[in-house]
Amino acid sequence: MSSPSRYLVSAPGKVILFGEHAVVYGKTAIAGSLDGLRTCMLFEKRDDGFLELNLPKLGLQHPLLWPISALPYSKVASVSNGNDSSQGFSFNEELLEALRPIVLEGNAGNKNNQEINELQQVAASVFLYLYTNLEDKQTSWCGTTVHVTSNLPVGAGLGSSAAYSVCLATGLLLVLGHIAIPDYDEKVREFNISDSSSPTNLINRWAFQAEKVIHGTPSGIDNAVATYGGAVSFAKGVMENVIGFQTLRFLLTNTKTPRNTRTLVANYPHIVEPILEAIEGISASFKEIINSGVSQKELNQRIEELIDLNHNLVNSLGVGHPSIDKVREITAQYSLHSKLTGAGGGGCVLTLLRDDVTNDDIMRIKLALTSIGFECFETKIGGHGISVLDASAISKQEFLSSENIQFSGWKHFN
Ligand SMILES: Nc1ncnc2c1ncn2[C@@H]1O[C@H](COP(=O)(O)OP(=O)(O)O)[C@@H](O)[C@H]1O
Ligand SMILES: C[C@@](O)(CCOP(=O)(O)O)CC(=O)O
Ligand SMILES: [Mg+2]
Repeated sequence: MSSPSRYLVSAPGKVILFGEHAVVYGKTAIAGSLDGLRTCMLFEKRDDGFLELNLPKLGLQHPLLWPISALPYSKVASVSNGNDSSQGFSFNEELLEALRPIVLEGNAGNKNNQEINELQQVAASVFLYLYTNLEDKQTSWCGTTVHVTSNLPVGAGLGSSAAYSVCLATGLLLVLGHIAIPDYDEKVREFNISDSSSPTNLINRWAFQAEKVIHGTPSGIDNAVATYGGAVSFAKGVMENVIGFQTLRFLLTNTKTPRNTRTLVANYPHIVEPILEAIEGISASFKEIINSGVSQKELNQRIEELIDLNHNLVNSLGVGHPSIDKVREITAQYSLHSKLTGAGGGGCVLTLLRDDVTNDDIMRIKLALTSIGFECFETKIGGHGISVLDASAISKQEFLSSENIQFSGWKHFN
């Protein structure tokens, strides 16, 4: 059977319920995938030896284009064949440095002289970093074009960088022949993160490298949630499923205050271990109560206490913002509790919607928030992670015009 000439891949955003920032220092955090908020990529076969990347979501109106032959392969010691976990997984600063001028050359053919900004350069670096590492001379693809669409806000704390990284890692592993489209229509929610032969683990590990290009020092929670999906507790690369999330409803408010995770994680005034330990205690308490059998009312009350505690602790690390305080103030008028989620500094705020909150009140809250320029989402937590599709029959136009990526036949790695 001939290999596909197009692949479609899709990865979800994430929401961190408890433990952001502390998880960078090895503490436990709790997070889940965002079912309805996903990044999607179409990988199209080329035969002219070029790589093309389209980044409309970052405001880049024209494609970036590089000849494959321009990539600095000499900086990659050996190409990982996916079976040897000792190869290819330590971060290659030298390669990233060598890619800097090459990234800019991708803009050379652009006729309207639009310069590529820092964020666009980072996104392009991720693509070339992964391609250079994963290039396999055996591939039948002599070049690829990548189209990206997403309904995830970028730079808002919902893990758009991880969804982008996971999609790129998956697409390139498929295109370059390291993995194949799986047969599974449904994912079995079990993972053994140390099994080096598992395609999912391979995707997760390369996505982690990609997140390093974007964040500098990621904890790995975002790429893990985007890869495996579901709702998990995570510490130092080890994950466990957390059940019971499906009983909880949340409102996400995007304050639209731009921020950048790399800067936020690099700028704590000083890290105070007791604060991190207290945050870890919050994740532990959540795991204890979520399945303790307490009444829904008590569960909600206890979670609200944890939300306030967690918010105040991360706030003391200096990653708050007046726009986040505003959301907390408005939701508090309806006796609801909110916290920053993700890196903070603006971005998104998470509010627990208790069962006793009426739909009318939810409508009023949303109105109050949207009337000052914020955007609200109600979304389910815990859907599929990375999903892939043989897209040979899907045209670029069909892909780009499909807002909610409603294609059927998605496959999942187990
Ligand atoms: N759809 C996308 N297209 C291109 N790059 C993206 C996309 N989504 C995310 N990125 C990359 O991720 C960066 C944002 O990551 P980050 O600051 O971690 O915010 P977050 O992960 O909270 O959205 C962007 O600057 C860009 O490099
Ligand atoms: C602050 C942090 O805990 C989460 C960052 O998430 P986001 O990029 O803001 O979606 C960093 C990390 O875990 O790598
Ligand atoms: Mg991020």
